[in-house]
Amino acid sequence: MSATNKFRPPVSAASAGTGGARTPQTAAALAAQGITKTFAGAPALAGVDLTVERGSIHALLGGNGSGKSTLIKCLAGVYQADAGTISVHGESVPARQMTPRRAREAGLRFVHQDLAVFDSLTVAENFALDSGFPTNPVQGIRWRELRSRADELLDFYGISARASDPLGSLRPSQKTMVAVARALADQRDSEFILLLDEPTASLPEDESRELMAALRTRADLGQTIVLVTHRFGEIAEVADDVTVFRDGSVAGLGPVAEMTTPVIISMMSGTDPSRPPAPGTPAAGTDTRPAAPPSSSDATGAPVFTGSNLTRHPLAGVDLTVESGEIVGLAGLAGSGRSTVLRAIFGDTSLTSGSMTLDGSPHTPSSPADAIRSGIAFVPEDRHRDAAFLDLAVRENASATVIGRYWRRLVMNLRLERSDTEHLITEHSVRTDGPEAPIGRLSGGNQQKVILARWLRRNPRLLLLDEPTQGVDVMSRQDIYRTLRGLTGQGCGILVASSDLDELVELCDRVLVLVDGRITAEFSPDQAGRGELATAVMSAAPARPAPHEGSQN
Ligand SMILES: Nc1ncnc2c1ncn2[C@@H]1O[C@H](COP(=O)(O)OP(=O)(O)OP(=O)(O)O)[C@@H](O)[C@H]1O
Repeated sequence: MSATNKFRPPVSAASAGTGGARTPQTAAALAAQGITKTFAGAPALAGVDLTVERGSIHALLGGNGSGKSTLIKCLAGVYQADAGTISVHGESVPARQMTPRRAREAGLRFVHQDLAVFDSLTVAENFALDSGFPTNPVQGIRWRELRSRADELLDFYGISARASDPLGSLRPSQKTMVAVARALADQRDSEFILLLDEPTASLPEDESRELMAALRTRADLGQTIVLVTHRFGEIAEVADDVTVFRDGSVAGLGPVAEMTTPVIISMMSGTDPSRPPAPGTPAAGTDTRPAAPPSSSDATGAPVFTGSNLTRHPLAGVDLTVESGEIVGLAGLAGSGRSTVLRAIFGDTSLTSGSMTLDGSPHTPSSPADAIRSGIAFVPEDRHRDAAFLDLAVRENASATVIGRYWRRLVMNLRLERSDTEHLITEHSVRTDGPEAPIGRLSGGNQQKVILARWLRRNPRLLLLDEPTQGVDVMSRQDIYRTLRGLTGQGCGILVASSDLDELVELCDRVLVLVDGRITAEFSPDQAGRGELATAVMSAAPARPAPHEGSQN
């Protein structure tokens, strides 16, 4: 424990800021040159250059496995690059000598997807975990000082919470901002560079917006920010510049105004990276997605699943039906009960009342294994906690749901399992060294594809999906949507919960809106678009709960 608490807001961030105006005459805040990184002979980065201007938000985009996170980790000193130079405010370090300590001393600050914050601790304690608790030899920890400094920091970063609030009582975007404030706590004059790796991957739309607005405010006050994202809408909203990665190299870069969605996609996919934007091409974030796959509504038929009066906190009596060949969406804010519906159907949580049927027979699963035997598959939201065996090979992860297929008279047919996995890797465009690579070494989006593919192999009767494409790049999403359509063509019913409203509109035959555990509206994307759906989800939102009063001693 340190005798002094270091965290405090920058003293003159506002005066150091550009107020939104760029200062091109100043040197780049961050310049990485010729960064190369190879894993077991496979290049992850092949001579990447990145230049980030002071006080700007610089977005890094690219397909799954294109090298974005590897670059962030090389900058952080988590990985040592094989070659290249990293310069921060003009001070250069050979990239192979970068360590977490040197990165920190240089002023690089990172907020990873796993925020490393603790719900059970107060906001002030979360701050102090990084900067140390203020102490004196007689009284021990000086709680009053800790809280007042934390309150100062919260105020400075515009986070509407108090130092004594348990972190768990904050909304997701506020938690991310606490992680941001903690990372920047000891900076002065906005000289640090903040790097965020997919901060919104698991945030619902309203929360993402709030976080992006907060980051834009920081950048307008002079904060330099690097942002990894798959969400094109965010880029148009907040970024100044964009660098696009493909296969470990920079495929293109430019100011956000020039980086339209078609241009970015062509750079990501390598179809025509040098193509200039056509006149009138919409800016990034505009909906220019490829045409949706044909609706499966013609193929819908008898109910696969019915749920009546499903009740279990927060569900307060949900009725729903999924027909054969139908994709039904569940939209709602965090806490509305979307995931609970899926978990109850999967036997992962029990109902306090209500009834369910599967293909006309009562469905009363006592466990997930029970539900799987009945023909139900579930892709959960938290891949690391609930789905992926990170130390096991892609092959083992991919066959976990169909392992019985490979055992014959106590002998495992490894060759067949391997060749099936190779086929699956190709079919789902998984970027990996092969079936034997540990899944934990794949990029986040590629892990998600393997988890999804694993369940699709069972040809389920009812497929439950919770945030199925989080972290998946825009091109692979289209492949996944096509695969799901293929499944419905075989009579499978699909229930998908997603905070991505574009996804629901594009993919679903019907979308149900959940508010406070009740279905308050039903949409057919044929008749109502994203705007109407967003209005139903947002306007029905209850007033935001104030963070709880904490009970800090
Ligand atoms: N520790 C590691 N060992 C072996 N290979 C790795 C390791 N970390 C990353 N890779 C490989 O490096 C490549 C780039 O991965 P990276 O995580 O940087 O991609 P990304 O652009 O961040 O992808 P995503 O959008 O899916 O998060 C991938 O092929 C990945 O499998």
